Amino acid sequence: MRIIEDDRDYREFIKIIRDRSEDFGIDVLEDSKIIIEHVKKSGDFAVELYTNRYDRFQNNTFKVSQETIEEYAGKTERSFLDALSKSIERIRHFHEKQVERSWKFKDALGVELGQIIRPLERVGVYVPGGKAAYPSSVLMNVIPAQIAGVKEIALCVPFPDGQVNPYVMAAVKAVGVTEVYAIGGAQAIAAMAYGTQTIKKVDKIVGPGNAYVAAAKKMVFGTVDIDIIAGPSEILIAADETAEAAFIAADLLSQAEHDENASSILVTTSRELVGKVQAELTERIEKLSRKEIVQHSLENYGAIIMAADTTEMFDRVNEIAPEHLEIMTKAPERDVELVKNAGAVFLGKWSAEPLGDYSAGPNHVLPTNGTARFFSPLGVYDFIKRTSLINFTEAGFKDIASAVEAMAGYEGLDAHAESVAVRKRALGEI
Ligand SMILES: NC(=O)c1ccc[n+]([C@@H]2O[C@H](COP(=O)([O-])OP(=O)(O)OC[C@H]3O[C@@H](n4cnc5c(N)ncnc54)[C@H](O)[C@@H]3O)[C@@H](O)[C@H]2O)c1
Ligand SMILES: N[C@H](CO)Cc1c[nH]c[nH+]1
Ligand SMILES: [Zn+2]
Repeated sequence: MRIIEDDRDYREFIKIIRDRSEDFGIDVLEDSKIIIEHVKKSGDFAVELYTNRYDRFQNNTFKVSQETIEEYAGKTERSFLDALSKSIERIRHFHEKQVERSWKFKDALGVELGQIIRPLERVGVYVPGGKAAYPSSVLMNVIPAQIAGVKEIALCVPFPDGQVNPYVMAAVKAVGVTEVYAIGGAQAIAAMAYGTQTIKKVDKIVGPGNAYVAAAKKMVFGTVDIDIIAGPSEILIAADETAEAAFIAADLLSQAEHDENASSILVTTSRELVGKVQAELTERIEKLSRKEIVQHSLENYGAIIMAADTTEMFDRVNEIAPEHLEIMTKAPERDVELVKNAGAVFLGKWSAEPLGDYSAGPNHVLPTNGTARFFSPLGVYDFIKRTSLINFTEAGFKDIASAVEAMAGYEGLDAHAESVAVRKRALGEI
């Protein structure tokens, strides 16, 4: 891992990590566009064609039967199902706190104003099924939608060579999703966005995926809503001399193993800690099954950044705006006040980032690549919409009628003004 001591190296590093996931590449963009257009025009026929081409899977239907879900789920161990239940319980509990209720108020003239909250009607969840298959991502995408009150959830997961990860199917069964399609890539996104003979179109598509999936999601945005595009995983640990090097190294490696493009960063005020963390990393990397991926990500997108003091440490944190931020300082509960931008913050040495990936409760779909400056974690609020409520009394109307007429006049919109004037005349005011 590079060590960054001065501002010039720091600026160069920021550019490197920002560039790593912003571009899909022209081939991916073109291919995704062609697939989307084809599915839009030819429906199931095109979905089957691309499923056959990229997943080498042909069937008389891509709708997954309940028996198939049960069959795969039945292959998983009791210990996995117990862990799954524990995670589901905690994720539900956390997300229930996010529920927003409709509200309204009445002013002195009896005018009622408010906001009506309604769930989205139908949502599509994409579950990746190529190289990385995460049952935890099924929970994180489905549970908030269910808590929001979404009635219909369609789930697409590719079956490469006709097979799917049994743990993913056990998670699907555990959360009670029954509408499942064995399709992936841009064809799955297009099928959910535009509908086909088999799949009814959805209102919103959520869930991570590879470059084809992400590019397709961006392209169908507007026809449907989409969630944040979560890029390669990131962790930033802000630590001082009191932190434990072994914990820091273990947590940096936890995100580095996700992806060659993952980014693991330590920002510290302690030189002594740097040596200890480096030694721990060297020893621990050797034992990892995904050693090559980890080495690639640490060499290219990893860094130890030296900070002069706590203020500089959190200036760096806020500029990088990491997906996951761990604070391992003398007073993490005080220092969290300095955090402006981060997807999720983990305080103190017992709040290991992987707790948040699986079972703590908060969502693990988080903004990456600096987008924590303006995006939030996936949550119940992503599956609702708000409608404004306006209910005027005669007295309330009289109170603002002239102001509205004047505004309409200044905007040159006669018909707007007349909508008020016709009522004023009915009241005998003109
Ligand atoms: N951020 C998160 O929370 C999170 C969680 C899980 C996975 N992920 C990410 O999701 C991604 C999963 O990718 P994956 O590939 O394993 O699964 P995937 O399901 O996203 O992609 C597989 C599909 O890609 C399509 N495809 C493959 N090659 C193609 C080609 N040449 N042309 C057109 N389409 C093609 C196929 O249709 C296939 O079904 C990884 O990058 C992983 O890091 C992120
Ligand atoms: N850390 C990932 C998001 O960056 C989520 C995940 C799933 N499984 C393990 N981890
Ligand atoms: Zn993870």
